[in-house]
Amino acid sequence: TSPCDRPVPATAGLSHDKWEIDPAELMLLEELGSGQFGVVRRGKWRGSIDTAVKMMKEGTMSEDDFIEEAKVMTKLQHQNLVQLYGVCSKHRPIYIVTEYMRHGSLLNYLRRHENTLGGNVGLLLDMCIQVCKGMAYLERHNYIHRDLAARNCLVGSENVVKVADFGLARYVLDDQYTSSGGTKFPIKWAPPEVLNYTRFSSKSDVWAYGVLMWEVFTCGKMPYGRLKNTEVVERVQRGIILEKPKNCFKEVYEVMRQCWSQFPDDRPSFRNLKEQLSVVSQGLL
Ligand SMILES: CN1CCN(C(=O)c2ccc(Nc3nc(-c4cccc(NC(=O)c5ccc(C(C)(C)C)cc5)c4)cn4ccnc34)cc2)CC1
Repeated sequence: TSPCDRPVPATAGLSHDKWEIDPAELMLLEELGSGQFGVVRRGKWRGSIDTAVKMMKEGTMSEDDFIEEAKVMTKLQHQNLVQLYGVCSKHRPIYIVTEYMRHGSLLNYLRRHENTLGGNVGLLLDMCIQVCKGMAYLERHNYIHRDLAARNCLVGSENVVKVADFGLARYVLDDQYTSSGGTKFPIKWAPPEVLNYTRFSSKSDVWAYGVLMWEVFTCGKMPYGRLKNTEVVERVQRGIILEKPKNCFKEVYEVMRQCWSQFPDDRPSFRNLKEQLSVVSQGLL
C-alpha cells in the first residue's frame, strides 16, 4: 500500500519526521506489563487514539539503529500486524508507540480462555489463519520476524489476532537473548539452521509458525514441556517433532508437520500455508 492511503492518523505537520511522535500529545495511562525492554503502558494519543507505549529501558536495545528501522516499520501496514504509529526519540527512554490491543498476548488469552476455546476448533483455526495472513504480508515484503510465538501476538476485540514486534529482535542488546546459546534465546521455536548457524529467513519464521499453531491447539501449553534447552536442541536436530495436540484434526497437524521439515526449502511459504489452511478450514467446518 502506498504511504498516502496509510490508515494510521498521519502525524504530518507535527514534526518533519512523520515517524516521530510528540510526547506532549501522549497521555500515559495504566501499566500493561513489562517485558524484555521495560515497562509497557496504555496511552491516549491526541486525546482519543488508544495506544500501547513501550518505554525502552536504557541499554536494552541499540536505539539509533532501531529509530532508523522505525521509518521502514511504520510503512508495514496490514490488518493482522500490530501497527507501529511512531517513536518518541528526542528523549530517553525512547517510546515505541503502537496501536492498542485490549486482550493482551495471544499466549495469555489462550491460557485464560482454555475452557471456552478448547472445544472451538473453528476459532483456533481462524486465529492461526489470521497470524498466517500477517506473516504472509511480511514475507511478501521480505521482512523476517525472528521471534514469532504466541507470546508475541496480541488479541483485540472480536478475537482479532495480530503479529507484534516483528524485526525488533535485531535490536536487543542482551546476548543471552540474541545468541543461540543464551538462556533467553527462543530455542523451542527455532529450526535446525537457526540452532546451528543462526540463519534466519522467512522459512525459519515458518518453523516458528508451526510451533505457534501447536501453542494455539494446546491452548497455550509450553512446547516440549519442561525439557531443557539442550534436550530440545538434540531432539530437533534428530528430527523429532512435537506430537499432535489432543483435540487437533490430523489435517491441521499435517500442516504443522510441513512447517517442521528439516530443510528450509522443504517448508511451505506463508503464502502457500494461507491457501492450505483455508482449504482445511472449509473442509472441516
Ligand atoms: C482482561 N485482561 C486483563 C489483563 N490484560 C492486560 O492487562 C493487558 C491488556 C492489553 C495489553 N496490550 C498490549 N500489551 C503489550 C505488551 C505488554 C507487556 C509486554 C509487552 N512486550 C514486550 O515488552 C516485548 C515484546 C517482545 C520483545 C522481543 C523480545 C520480541 C523484542 C521484547 C519485549 C507487550 C503490547 N501491546 C501492543 C498493543 N497492545 C499491547 C496487555 C495486557 C489483558 C486483558
